[in-house]
Amino acid sequence: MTDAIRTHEVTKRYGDLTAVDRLDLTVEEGEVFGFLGHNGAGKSTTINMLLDFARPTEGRIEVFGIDSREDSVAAREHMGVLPEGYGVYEGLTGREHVRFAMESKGVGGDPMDLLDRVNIADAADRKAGGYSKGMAQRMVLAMALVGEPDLLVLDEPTTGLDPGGAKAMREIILAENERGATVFFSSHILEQVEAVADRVGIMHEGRLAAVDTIEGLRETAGGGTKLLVTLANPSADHAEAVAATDGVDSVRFDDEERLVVTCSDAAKLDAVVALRDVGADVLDFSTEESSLEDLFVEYTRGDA
Ligand SMILES: Nc1ncnc2c1ncn2[C@@H]1O[C@H](COP(=O)(O)OP(=O)(O)OP(=O)(O)O)[C@@H](O)[C@H]1O
Repeated sequence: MTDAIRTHEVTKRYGDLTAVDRLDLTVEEGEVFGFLGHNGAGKSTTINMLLDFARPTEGRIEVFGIDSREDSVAAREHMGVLPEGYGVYEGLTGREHVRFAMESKGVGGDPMDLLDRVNIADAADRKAGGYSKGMAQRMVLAMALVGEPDLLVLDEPTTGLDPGGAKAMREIILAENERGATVFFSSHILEQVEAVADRVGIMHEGRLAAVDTIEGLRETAGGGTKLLVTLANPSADHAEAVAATDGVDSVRFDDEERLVVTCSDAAKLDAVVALRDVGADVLDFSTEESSLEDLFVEYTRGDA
């Protein structure tokens, strides 16, 4: 199977600054891939090179096996794109925007079907210059969906959307994937990524710090379990006793003075027993899987 995206040792430098550093990234056909990272990590720069808006200083990128620079038109034919900082034509309506996208792609159909899907059918005949940020975002998404692209590239797709809009975005991503599209989207909103992505790549200072399924990241990060313990008499001695238990990775108190313990599955009970042994009065305890947020913090430690 041809990969949807393949970058080969891609580097982008702006003067002394290395925005992307020898990136080798593969997005397989048919997957939803979440591209994560803090502000300035290099996500947009990577996407801009993929779209041939920016030229790699070194390396090359293939989209369905097509070189994104040498044959950028053919590569773009596979893609529907929601770029960062897209522009709208202020004087054109939403319907006209989508019709324009259809004509450019040589696709027939009714623009209203797409505007309906992104929930701005009511505003189809208003000029886009008067749209709110979220409405403009939805309209550009409708344009990206034109012609059932093989690959959707979405740069921070939920920025500017209200909670309802963000949920609709997730549903559209999943529906497009169901139809067979590969989806590559960047975000720093972890819950969004966790909810829809088959795999995630975490960018940190221009490099790919990790790439895996969320489950795989959890395993690699170790301490797959988080134990929350409510004590009647919380004290530093209790935390120390837990920290000294085999299989425990970290111990801290949260804002509610609950003890938060990350540990291997097998160490959970040992931790509770250790607490009882030092006279802690355990009122309650529960376990949680470590969230993608915990992993993200772990992989990007040292960032401001
Ligand atoms: N045209 C440019 N000229 C100079 N530096 C740039 C340019 N574009 C990006 N950079 C720098 O490259 C680095 C990576 O930026 P990039 O926009 O790719 O990050 P990002 O991960 O998309 O961040 P954000 O989440 O804020 O969009 C930053 O330090 C940024 O200042």
